[in-house]
Amino acid sequence: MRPLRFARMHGCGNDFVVVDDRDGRLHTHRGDLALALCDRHKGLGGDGLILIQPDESQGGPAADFRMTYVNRTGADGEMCGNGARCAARRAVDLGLAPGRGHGTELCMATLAGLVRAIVDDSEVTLAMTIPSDERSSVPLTIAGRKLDLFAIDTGVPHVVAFLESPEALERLDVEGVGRAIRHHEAFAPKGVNANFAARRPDGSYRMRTYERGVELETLACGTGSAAVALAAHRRFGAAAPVSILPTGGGLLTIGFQASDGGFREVTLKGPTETIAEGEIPADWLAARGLTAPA
Ligand SMILES: N[C@@H](CCC[C@H](N)C(=O)O)C(=O)O
Repeated sequence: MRPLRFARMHGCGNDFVVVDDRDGRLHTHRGDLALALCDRHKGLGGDGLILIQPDESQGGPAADFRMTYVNRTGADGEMCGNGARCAARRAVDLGLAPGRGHGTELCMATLAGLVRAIVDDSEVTLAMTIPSDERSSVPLTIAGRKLDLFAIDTGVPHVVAFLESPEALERLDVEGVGRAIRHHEAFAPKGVNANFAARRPDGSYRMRTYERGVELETLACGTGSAAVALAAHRRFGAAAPVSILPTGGGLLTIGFQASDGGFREVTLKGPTETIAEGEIPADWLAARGLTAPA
């Protein structure tokens, strides 16, 4: 396998290894690659691996590229909001949207559907897939705590639990409660991402997420932020745009149109940062059994 060209990127602390795979040769290795590259001690570290690949879907509207997202444990994710924002910026940096530069639109294919992105100098805005599988109330008891969850799929499946205050949210054992929800039989077999949120006095929401596939609390979650905003609309009448403060800093802004039948025109806006770019040597890959036709 020849050296891999990568970028380390993050969106509000949700961090990724983004690999240029425009010939698609890494697809069959994506699980093992994610495990090796996302290792925080022996790899580059990250919540997930993003492969920028050719879009080979037949028919339908064309995408500029395909974003393949793999969680750090090697599990595929249908969509990743912060990852898609990083992928869009990386695609522009790699010249995949020639002549369009910053401030213009591009389109990526994901397992959840087509996602459009506008890449500005400091922020990337996504037009998300149409949310599905909304359930206004899923009552669960976890470790003696009664929870009334709002469930929705914003590209990947999410539930949202609201806490009474930001202070209560800071005290919450997100990994313990989140892991129990993620594996609860109510969400089998796919599992679910578990978000916890609290309204702040200025009307914004502080949130924390336990991510399926990462199997840990992450510093931010884009599709989870969208789920929190939509839940806040249904539960408390929050009007778009809704401001979300993730643990990793920065601000995620969610736009949407709501009706009784569902939500549409959901947008996710926020910052991305490129930490480093480089090449992963072929011998590092070979030592992990990652060999493929060059
Ligand atoms: N961090 C992501 C969500 C990534 C996918 C998720 N872990 C899953 O597999 O369900 C985001 O920013 O949306």
